[in-house]
Amino acid sequence: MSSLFPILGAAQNYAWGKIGSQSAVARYAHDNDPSLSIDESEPFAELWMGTHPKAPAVISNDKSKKLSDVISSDPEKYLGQSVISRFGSKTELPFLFKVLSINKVLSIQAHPDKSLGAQLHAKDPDHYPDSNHKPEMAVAITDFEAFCGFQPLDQIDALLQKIPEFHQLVGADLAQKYHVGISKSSLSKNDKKKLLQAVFGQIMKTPEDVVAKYAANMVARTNQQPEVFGSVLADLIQRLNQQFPGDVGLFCGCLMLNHCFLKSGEAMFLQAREPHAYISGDIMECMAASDNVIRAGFTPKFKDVETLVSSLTYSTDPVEDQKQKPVAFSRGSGDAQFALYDPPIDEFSVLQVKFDSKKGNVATMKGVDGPSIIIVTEGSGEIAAKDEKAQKAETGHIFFLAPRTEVVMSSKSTDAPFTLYRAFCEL
Ligand SMILES: NNC(=O)[C@@H](O)[C@H](O)[C@H](O)COP(=O)(O)O
Ligand SMILES: [Zn+2]
Repeated sequence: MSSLFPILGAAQNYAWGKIGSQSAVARYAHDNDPSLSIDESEPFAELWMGTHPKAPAVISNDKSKKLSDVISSDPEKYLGQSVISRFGSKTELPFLFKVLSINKVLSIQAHPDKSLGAQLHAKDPDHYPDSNHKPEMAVAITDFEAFCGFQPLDQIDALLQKIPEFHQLVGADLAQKYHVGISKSSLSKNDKKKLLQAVFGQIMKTPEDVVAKYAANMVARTNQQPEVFGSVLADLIQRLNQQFPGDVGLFCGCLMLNHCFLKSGEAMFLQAREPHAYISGDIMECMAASDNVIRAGFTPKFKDVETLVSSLTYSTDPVEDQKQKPVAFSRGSGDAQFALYDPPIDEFSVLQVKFDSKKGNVATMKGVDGPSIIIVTEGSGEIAAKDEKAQKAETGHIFFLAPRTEVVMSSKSTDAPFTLYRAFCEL
């Protein structure tokens, strides 16, 4: 088997995905495997590209063979010794690479760190299929909207003081305790986090029918007194109430989490145990190899409120601190721009390669000492492992690249810039 070969990803039809060919996931999956028909009434939410057993990638010209089968045939060649020693597997990639195409808000969720992942998997393997952690990074393909992390304590307090339904749901005593406590210099950072946890927990543990009553009143207020919320928040509450009427996410998401917007090419990194929910747009997403999701709102899926409330870090970092700024990729050269998103974990980094068709059409990437998955998200061209035959590389095409393989890319695009994303693990 060559060091660079085409693979097929696997689509997930979660309810929040964009519908039919409006979804980048459906378009990429079909472009990569024309035998796949797109049901125009179906949501296409995620395209998985990795070895995770829930939806393993297979070899394009032999769908009976999984990527993990090829890797296990020669782990040294396909993973490299450093990755095998660090992660202990001779068949699995340490990361899972995805395309998400988001029509409706995802669940208010967080992911476990390693110790909690192992505990949850041991206790409830049906809902927590992996014993691994799941830190993740989103890179915006289109403009992207999300909740990420808790708002600063005083911003939550301001909303608590001026939105009656929020104040009533939390309760006057706790709202007052929170209001006084967060501005007390004598109170430790940790004690202030406990106040935030008490407010969040109070909301999350209120019976759904009681939440729905307060939510209906709050939505009515966004129409009657939008100035109480400001236009952006009033619109957000109305929009998400359309998707999940009366849901607790209207309080714990809209009023407590940072509402952030990423332009195409911007990225954000979410450590384990940080609350988030993606709202709209198309993204590349990369994560440690795990499907462990602790959910609590905006979802028909299994919710684990107790675990979510007890496991969050309750840090309140501004969105800017969670953005993953791209840096130069010194091993890229030629007529493309290279943007490296390199989060502070070992499992993965993500590289965006974008040709500037005015400049020319050839670029090279020197090898990295670990495995890679590459997907073409725009335009068309060719790709070749150095000294090997060039392969067609069109929108939706996905490739596995073995460690230490130099790659030459050439753009054939005249209009949309030939664009590729590469996830890789290098220690
Ligand atoms: N933040 N994004 C992720 O964690 C994705 O990788 C997950 O697969 C989705 O969150 C799953 O979302 P639902 O559980 O269907 O609401
Ligand atoms: Zn997530």
